This record gives sequence, C-alpha cells and structure tokens, in this order.
Amino acid sequence: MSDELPGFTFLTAGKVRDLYAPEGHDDLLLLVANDRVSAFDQVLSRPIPGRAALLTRLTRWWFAQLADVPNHLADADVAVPEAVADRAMLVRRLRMHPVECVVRGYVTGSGYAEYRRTGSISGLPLPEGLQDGDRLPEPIFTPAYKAELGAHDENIPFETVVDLVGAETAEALRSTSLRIFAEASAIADAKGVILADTKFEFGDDAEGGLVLADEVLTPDSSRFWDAAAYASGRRGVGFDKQIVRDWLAAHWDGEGAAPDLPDEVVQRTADRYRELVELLTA
Ligand SMILES: N#Cc1c(N)ncnc1-c1cnn(Cc2cccc(F)c2)c1
Repeated sequence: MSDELPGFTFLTAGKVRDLYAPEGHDDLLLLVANDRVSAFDQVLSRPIPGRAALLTRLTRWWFAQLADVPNHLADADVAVPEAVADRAMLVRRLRMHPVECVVRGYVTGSGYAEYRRTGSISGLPLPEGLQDGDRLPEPIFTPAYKAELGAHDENIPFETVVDLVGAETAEALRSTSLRIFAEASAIADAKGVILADTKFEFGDDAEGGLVLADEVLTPDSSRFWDAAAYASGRRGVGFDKQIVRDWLAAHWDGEGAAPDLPDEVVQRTADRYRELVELLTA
C-alpha cells in the first residue's frame, strides 16, 4: 500500500515498511509495516501473515520497557486508518542522525566477516581466535553509516561518528545504545532468548534532545537466538528467519529471484514470529 492512505501523504518505502506524512501535521510521521519479509538481501514474494502487527506490537512493548529512554512515539490526536492501525506507529518527526547504532554481544554475520578480515569490527580490536557465534567479552558499539536502500551499511569507527554528528552526540549515541542493549538483553535472557546484536536509530527532537527512533529490538533490527539451543551447541538458531533461510538454502542457488515459499514454510514462520513476541512480552 504505497499510496492509498486517506489523510496521509506517502513519502517513501523501505523493504518492509512505508513512511507517510499526516496531512496538516508537519511534526509527525506514520510508519506502516507490511507482512513482507526479506532474506539474503531479497524481499520475498510471499508475505508472512500477521508479521507486521506482531513486530509493531513488539516495538511498542520495548518502548514501554525502556521507559527511561525518550522515544519518538507520538501521542497526538491523529486518526490512524483502521486498515493499518495494528501495524502502524504515529511518531514525532526528528532530525535523524545518519548512523546505524549497532551493538553486538556476540560476533556473527557481517561483523564476524570483518573480524576475520581485520581482527576488529568498526575499528575496535577483538581477541584472537573468536569463532562465529562466540559471545564477546562485553557488548561493543560498532556503528555503521546508513547506506541507501538496498546497499549494505558500512561499518565505521567511532571517530567517524564524531565527524558526522559531533563528539557530544557521538558519545550519547554510544552510551545510550550500550545501556539499552544491556537492559534489553537482560530482559530477553530471563525469557530464554539471547539478544545477539541489534541496531538502533536516533534523532534529535525540536529541543535538541536525543530520541530513540525507528523500530527497536525486533527480528528486523536484531538477532534473537534460542538460548537453550545455544547452550547445547546449536548456535545461531534464530527465532524468525531460520526456517526461511534453511528452506531457501535447500531450494535456491542464490541466483535470480528467490522461489516462492511453500505454504508450510510461510505458516511455520508466522508461528515462529508469534512465538518470539509472546515469549518476550509475556
Ligand atoms: N523512525 C523515524 C523517523 C522519525 N521519527 N523522524 C524522522 N524521520 C524518520 C525516518 C526516516 N526514515 N526512516 C526509516 C524508514 C524508511 C522507510 C520506511 C519507514 F517506515 C522508515 C525513519
């Protein structure tokens, strides 16, 4: 639904979300999630029913858990169309910082690839001999520069963040990201879920205050692993896209458009999203 929302002007589309401006409210935005899912850098053809509503519910829940962190949710008298209400967030329009504030408690994915090449991530040297999925001695802030849609974010050293946003804001981005990660990973851990890594985005409000934006601590911005599986040696058992990834790995050579997911994979994936959200928010 890229342009049919009465009372709202379509602004742009991400992989799995659309951004609108409420007419007559220049200080607000509407983020509308959809049920599409991306894997291996492709948006898959078959939506996962209920995914958008579940992840919107999860983001709202995390914002409430992180009550000490100012966030961009808006409490405004703007009617959100019923058709998207359960998968939309009305938010304050911020001056966004062009930094993906990534925090890693474990080394995997692109971070592990960079580590293997350089012994570091975002300029932070790491101990030798780490294996994919290892827990880091302590969570690290590994920022990235926000790439254009479809391109990969580029990991940058903290010094580059300082050049981009100034020393005071850079330090606030780092300290706030690490603090939220510590709080969120403790909450997840208590429910048998490992928060391996996550990505936050921040902006400044009209008063110049730092505000947590975008979606937070969902499977779209984070890696959530089954703690019991990890403890038994099955590393990186994701809660969301593992089913999709495993099926694609077995049925696609990675060339051209990914094949349609079968009904059974779609249903099991939908169930898995629900399982994660209900586990975390219980
Ligand atoms: N969140 C937030 C936000 C804010 N509170 N103030 C100003 N700008 C943004 C903002 C701009 N781009 N995006 C990402 C994005 C892209 C495409 C679709 C989406 F739903 C979302 C977020």
